[in-house]
Parts: sequence; structure tokens; C-alpha cells
Amino acid sequence: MMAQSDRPAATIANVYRGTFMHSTQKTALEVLEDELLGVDTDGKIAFMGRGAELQTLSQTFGFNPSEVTQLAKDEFFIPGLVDTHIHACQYSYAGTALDMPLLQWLNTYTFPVESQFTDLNFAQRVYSQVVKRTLRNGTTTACYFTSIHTDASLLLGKLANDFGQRALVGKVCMDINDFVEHYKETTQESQDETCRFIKELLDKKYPLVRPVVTPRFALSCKETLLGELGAIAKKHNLPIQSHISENLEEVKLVKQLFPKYASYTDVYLKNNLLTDKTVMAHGCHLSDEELVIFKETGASLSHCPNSNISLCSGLLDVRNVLKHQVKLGLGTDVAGGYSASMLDAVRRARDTSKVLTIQNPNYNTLTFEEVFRLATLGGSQALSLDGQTGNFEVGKDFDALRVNVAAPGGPMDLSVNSEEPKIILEKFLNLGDDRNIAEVYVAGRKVVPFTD
Ligand SMILES: Nc1nc2[nH]cnc2c(=O)[nH]1
Ligand SMILES: [Zn+2]
Repeated sequence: MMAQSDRPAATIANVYRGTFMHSTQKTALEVLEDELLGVDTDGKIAFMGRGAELQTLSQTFGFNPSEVTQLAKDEFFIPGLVDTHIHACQYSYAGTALDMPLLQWLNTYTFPVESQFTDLNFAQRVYSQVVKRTLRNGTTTACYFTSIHTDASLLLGKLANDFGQRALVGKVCMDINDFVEHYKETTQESQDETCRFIKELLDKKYPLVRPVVTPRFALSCKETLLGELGAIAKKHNLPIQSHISENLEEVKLVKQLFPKYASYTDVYLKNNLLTDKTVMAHGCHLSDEELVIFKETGASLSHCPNSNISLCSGLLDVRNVLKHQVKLGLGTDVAGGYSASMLDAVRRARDTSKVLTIQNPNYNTLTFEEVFRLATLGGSQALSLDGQTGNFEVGKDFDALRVNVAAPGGPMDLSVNSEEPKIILEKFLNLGDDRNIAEVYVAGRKVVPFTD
């Protein structure tokens, strides 16, 4: 059935015909074969319909049928991948330094590297690499942590805008750090610089890049700073990101440092940091009572399975999170997670679920369709961006990957017998890489291959 926007007829910029696969609220995987999708000049999906409706649609929307882009037999579109948690400033050492648990890893590797982002040349190099690499890997939306440095963080916003990535960018706030000299702010500096960062980034009016209030985690922020950051987010109605219950040593220390609070979740809750626009990374060790608070506040979780395994932090029970109806997306958590590819996050999420099944054979393993939904629609919900992106719905922005599973020199071979699209998607999710991602679109604009 033809679906079209209620808005006045838009000028159609592009029409694509072929197989589209995406998730909806009702179904983890919907396969639309011989589908037509029209994108208007604002980059929004103006209509979707069956291939057989071409003539009617072309008249209604005023496009020439001969200008329709027809996908090849081995191609399909999926929604852009949403990385709900990635540290842009840790990209330079991704793939290394994975021999310690979280707190030692932060002190030994992370803080010394992050402290270098006073140098804007260094920032320019690392940040352009991470934006380009993630776009090539199909990340159309990224929720970034930076370092404590405002100017370098603004530079990341500029680069995401220049390359056309949808991004939330968070200048990291931390007024506690006993290990690396100078790599911390005073409480006042952290608030002032957060306000400057928000103002300057919003003033740029980048259409797809927004600031996110970013207390690093409870162990890096004094109570006063947590409260002030909660107030800033409230005042400007901004999203919030942080880390929670990643590793048991961290959970224990939070209990010791915040004895007045009922739980780790309560620390964020009482400081106005758990809202329906909050995304917290990890949550491996949250209790059911804490998950109930997430559900009640509308806060979401970012599941970062590569990081959880690489830093030996824990295994998130995604089934239990979903049972509690907590919004959930996937994150790479570079560089605790060693891969900047969301395809890796998909695979590691499935592996984690299988480890839980090995531990308990009655555990209901996540299906590949469910994990695909987490990487797309789930991520957009976790970042409160599901009004704009996450799947192919009329009125949303066209954020999409044109996948070619038969890309020359690619990493996978197709079955000799032709398979149905769903099986080919499964194969791509498990075996594909950027060689199969022929084109990437964000808000209708082709951002990969790069034009320069
Ligand atoms: N994985 C991870 N966890 C954190 N908790 C506080 N900071 C960090 C960080 O940079 N990475
Ligand atoms: Zn992280």
C-alpha cells in the first residue's frame, strides 16, 4: 500500500527501487521487496510504495519514472547504523591497550591520551579519522564523548557537520582525577565550559549536530558538579550521557563515595541526570529495581558488548533490559571496545547473548533480527532521535546504507543457491564490512563515498 506524507507535496530529489529491510515497533525485521522510496529535497522520505505503483506515484509526486535508481540484484537498503556510545578522542589507540580492567585502563591509557586534546592539530587528525571511519562503516548517527577540552569538542562538531554525520557531541566533564595531572577541571570550569560548549555549538546551527551534557561518570564528578550538570541539561532541555554500572569495582566505589544514595542509579536520578533524553552506557550490573527506575524516567541504555568483554567488565542481560521495557541501543565504546564498526557491535551483542545461553541453556538468545533492530531503530530510540531516523518511515530523514553483498573484492561469497533477502541480510551482518557498504546517506545526502 502506498504511504505518503501529510505535508504539502514536496519536490522529489531521488527515487530508489529495490529491496528495503528495516525494523518497526511491531516487527524486528520487515522485508520490502520491489519497493519504491522517494526522498524529497529536504532529505526526508516523501513516499513509499510498491514497484507496481510506479506510474501513479510518479504522477502524484511529479517525478520522471526514467529517473528512478534501480538497485541491482545483490543490493538492498537498510537504515543507517546508530552508534549510541563512542569516545572520539580514544580512537587513536583503538585496537590496543586492552589488558586491564576499567579503572586501571582509564588511568594508564585513557586519561594520558585524552589530555592531549589541548592540541587542536592532534584533535583535527584524530577527529577527522574517527568521523570518516565510522561513516564508512555505516554509522549515520554517532553519540560521541570527547575530552574535557571545549575547543577540540567544537571541532568534532564541525567535522561531523562537514562530513555529513548526524551526531550528538558531549564535552566530557570531570572535576576528579587523582592520576593524570592537569586532566581535570575545577567544578566551576566544568560548568562554565559546558555552557560555552553548548552555546557555541548551538550557535553554529549545524542541522544534524547537537550538544549532549556529559558527566564522565559518578567517580569523576563531585556531587555538586553532577547536580549542576543536571540543572544545565534541564534548563536547555538537552540530552545527557554518562556511564553506569560497567564494572563491579566501580559499582563498589560509587557505593562508598555516595553513601546517602540508595544505588548507583539513584546518584544520577537525584541529580536530575536520568531523564527521557538520557543515555547511559553499559549497565551490566544494574539491579531489577534500578531498571525499573530507567523505565519510569524514560532513560535508556547503550549496550557496548565489545567493550564489556575487552575490559572484562561483565555481560549485559539484554533480555532482562527489554523485559523491563527500557530503551536500548548498541554502542562501540571505542576504545574500550576495539572496533569502530557497528557491524562488530551487532556480532558481539549476539555473542554475549550466546554466552548467557551457554551459562543457562534456558536463556532466550537474541535473534539476529532483534540485534539488527537494536543497531538501528533501538539506537534512534535510545538517543530520542526516532522521530527523525531509525527506519524507513514516511516523514523521517533518509538515513540509509546501500549494501552490495557481491561487491568485487568483498569479504563474503554468496550462496550458490539464491537465498531470500532475510538470509542475505544475516550473512551481511555476520560477514560483511565497509566494502559491502556501497553508499551511505544521511538526511538524503550521499556522504559515502566521500567527494573529496
Ligand atoms: N568504557 C569506558 N568506561 C568509562 N567510564 C568512565 N569513563 C569511561 C571511558 O572512557 N570508557
Ligand atoms: Zn564509554
